[in-house]
Amino acid sequence: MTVSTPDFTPDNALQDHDPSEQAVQRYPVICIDGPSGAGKGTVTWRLAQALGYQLLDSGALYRIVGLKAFEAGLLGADGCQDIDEQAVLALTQGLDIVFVPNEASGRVDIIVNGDAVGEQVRNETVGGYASKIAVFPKVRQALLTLQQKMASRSGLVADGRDMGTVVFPDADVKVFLTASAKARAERRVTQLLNAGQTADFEAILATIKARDERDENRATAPSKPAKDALLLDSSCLDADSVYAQVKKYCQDKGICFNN
Ligand SMILES: Nc1ncnc2c1ncn2[C@@H]1O[C@H](COP(=O)(O)OP(=O)(O)OP(=O)(O)O)[C@@H](O)[C@H]1O
Ligand SMILES: Nc1ccn([C@@H]2O[C@H](COP(=O)(O)O)[C@@H](O)[C@H]2O)c(=O)n1
Repeated sequence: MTVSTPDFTPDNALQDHDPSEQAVQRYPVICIDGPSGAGKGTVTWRLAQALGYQLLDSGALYRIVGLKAFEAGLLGADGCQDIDEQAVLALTQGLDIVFVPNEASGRVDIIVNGDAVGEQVRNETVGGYASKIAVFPKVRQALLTLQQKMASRSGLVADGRDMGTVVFPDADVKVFLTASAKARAERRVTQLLNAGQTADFEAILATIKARDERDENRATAPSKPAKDALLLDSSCLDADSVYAQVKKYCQDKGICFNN
């Protein structure tokens, strides 16, 4: 499996950096972990843009594997059959993933084995597939090295569940962004209605809670704050306030912003 992402770095010199020099040249890493809908993607995008860092949307990796496993029939027609870990691993190893920052959506567009993956990958159903395959240690291991390599080209802002605990334990900044399940479900409803789709609050709330339960209680790399993470509850904060608080925390940790 390979993954690549163009970064926001204005100076291409950093992109030509040889990963074998990593021991002498270390770039800053900022981890934004937390549950679905907490606002991680929103703050991660703004930080990466402001700092000219690369962006790692690790949830997208798990979503792609979940979607491809479903399409290959590995999850059953309703996404609920017993899953063959080895088959998901083999599928994962065959993926070539490119992330392309999309200014309009404020997220990365995803190209898998040369084909653009549509917005479908972002829906709650695929989020559910992702959390089912995310329990497998071999799949997580296959994604681990790949994610770590992304910190070898420039500064990195990484969004996920285990960025601060497992993938980048020595990160310069770790934030665990939460919000109540109700606030997160309300955000999803707003997001869907704004996109001209229908939304059932109770159904969305139930799906969010089921995903939280699976992500927080799996044996390997469960979703939890790193011991040295800033805990930030965004239930009553708008996106600008979250960004301002995270930016200030990054500055306190020695990260320099030019704007
Ligand atoms: N602080 C906030 N207050 C209200 N809405 C927010 C806030 N932060 C983000 N949002 C909105 O909530 C929705 C979910 O945000 P976002 O995609 O950033 O969350 P996420 O944690 O990355 O979710 P996921 O893990 O499922 O990708 C988006 O529509 C976003 O615009
Ligand atoms: N570091 C990560 C990131 C994600 N997952 C799993 O993928 C699901 C989808 O993630 P989103 O951030 O895109 O919502 C998530 O529910 C996790 O099961 C993970 O395990 N580790």
